Amino acid sequence: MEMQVRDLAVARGGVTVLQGVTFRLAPGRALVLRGPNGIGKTTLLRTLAGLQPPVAGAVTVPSEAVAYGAHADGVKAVLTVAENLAFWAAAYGTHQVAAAMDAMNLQGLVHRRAAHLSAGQKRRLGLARLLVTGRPIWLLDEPTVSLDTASVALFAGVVARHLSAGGSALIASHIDLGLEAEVLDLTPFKAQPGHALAGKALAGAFDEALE
Ligand SMILES: Nc1ncnc2c1ncn2[C@@H]1O[C@H](COP(=O)(O)OP(=O)(O)OP(=O)(O)O)[C@@H](O)[C@H]1O
Repeated sequence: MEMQVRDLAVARGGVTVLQGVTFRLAPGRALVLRGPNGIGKTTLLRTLAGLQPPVAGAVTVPSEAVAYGAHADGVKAVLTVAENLAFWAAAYGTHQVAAAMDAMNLQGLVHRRAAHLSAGQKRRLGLARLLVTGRPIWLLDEPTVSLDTASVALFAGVVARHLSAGGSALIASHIDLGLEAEVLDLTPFKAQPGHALAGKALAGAFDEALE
């Protein structure tokens, strides 16, 4: 499934941070989002994941086609590794727990509660969730944070296999995963200061009218 994004504007805290974002992400391809801290990479990914509405523009794929790997891993602390994966498999209606566990090298941690995992182990569990979703388009926000060199390589292999199987990935990352990927620099899409949400602008006009 190809993701097409046209003239997208996205906002955080009532302020538009990016506008005019336009790109295509074809099956089998990876696209790396670049741009300085605070430009809006997370905000763009959250919008594409359907967690917040865009200010303007269009996205051609439904949020049911995407799996979002956020900063917060979404791991349930009181559940074990196996229980977390089983929970997600039930939520997404899939049966890929064992494969996900193997792929992210979690076999030795199956019965450990997530609360007792190290930061890197927890991150590996969070990334295993992507495989359990069975969804074709992965939106990844700094997926390698807390991972050691071996785990980065492991995850890069997981993404490469996902691409080979016809999936795609949009990745915000400051490090090179060694994947064959195009780069989308968000700097040209930075919204001009003072570009407020339409709703806010309307509210302002209403306030003025009352004065
Ligand atoms: N809850 C919030 N309320 C108001 N502003 C916010 C909120 N969260 C983030 N922002 C601001 O929105 C802008 C975009 O943030 P975002 O997290 O999308 O950037 P980023 O490119 O992912 O940054 P980084 O590379 O540091 O992770 C930043 O200027 C940030 O300070």
